[in-house]
Amino acid sequence: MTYEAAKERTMYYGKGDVWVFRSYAKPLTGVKVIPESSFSGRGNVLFGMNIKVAVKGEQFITSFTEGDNSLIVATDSMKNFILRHAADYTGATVEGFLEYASRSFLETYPQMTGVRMSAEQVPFEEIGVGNTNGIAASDLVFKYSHNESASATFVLEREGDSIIVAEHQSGVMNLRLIKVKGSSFSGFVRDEYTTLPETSDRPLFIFLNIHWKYTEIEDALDDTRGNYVDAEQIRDIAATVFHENNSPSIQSLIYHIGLRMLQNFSQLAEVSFESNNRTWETIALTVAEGPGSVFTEPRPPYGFQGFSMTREDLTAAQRNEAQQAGRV
Ligand SMILES: O=c1[nH]c(=O)c2[nH]c(=O)[nH]c2[nH]1
Repeated sequence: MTYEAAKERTMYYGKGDVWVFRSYAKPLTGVKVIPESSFSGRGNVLFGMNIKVAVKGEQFITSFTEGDNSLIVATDSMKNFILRHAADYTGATVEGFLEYASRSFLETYPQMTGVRMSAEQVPFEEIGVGNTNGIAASDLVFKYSHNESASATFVLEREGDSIIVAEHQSGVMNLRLIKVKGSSFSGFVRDEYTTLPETSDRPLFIFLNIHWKYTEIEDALDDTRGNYVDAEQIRDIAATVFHENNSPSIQSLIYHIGLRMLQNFSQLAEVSFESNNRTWETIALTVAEGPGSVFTEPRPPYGFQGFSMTREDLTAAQRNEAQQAGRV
């Protein structure tokens, strides 16, 4: 077998669903407060993550071909490695933890040449509790949330004697937003395959995964640099743009959410979207009294969109806007 063929082979192993619950992690403080969001930081009294790790290395070949486990770090040990490092982690961000734990794997085990680690943060929300002064957020009891969550992926690789970040991405996953009115969809191709009526007002329900990449990776790791972008802020930008825009399509909506992200956060190099159309089916347009309608869940199949944007898209949009305003 040639070296090239070996290099291209798929070969990795690892552990998924490594649940990490760390109490009293460093509070997250270094975020810029933006007009679209009330988010200004997080106490991190509970810092939860569901982590997946995969390691690679040419030397693992004999574990597959010869049953030779002499270089195998058991995936059970990987789980313990991640959990013990959660105790040593001094940072406040998921990204920082992934970078720290991945780097530690490569520093500890020379047979590993690359580590891919991703996490979905487990969102713990504040909950109000009553006392003689009224209702205030508890600093002891939190609500395990099943709504959207922050996510991140880091790939670290050995390059000569050093360890580099080969890929990184932050995100918010499974955001579900419904806008009851003020969305249209019309003007699309009409031919012998078209049965969908045009609509000037639809109850637009979307599922969104949004990802972003920083120009300087350090900004993702260390909130004390003041440039950390939190998933809650991105969620709130998405909701604000959805609220403000009378969107002609999901395609247009996600483009405008992307522009707003790039506008607010000059530290971001790239943003991307995966959206899913779950527009409710209208059952009754009118109700006995008042302006209501009745809807139900849509039936499959579901449409989707994918879109990525860089800072150049923002520059182009700003140039267009200026031209239209007659300023150029
Ligand atoms: O926002 C939308 N984009 C589409 O491409 C599409 N196609 C469709 O049937 N409904 C919608 N909605």
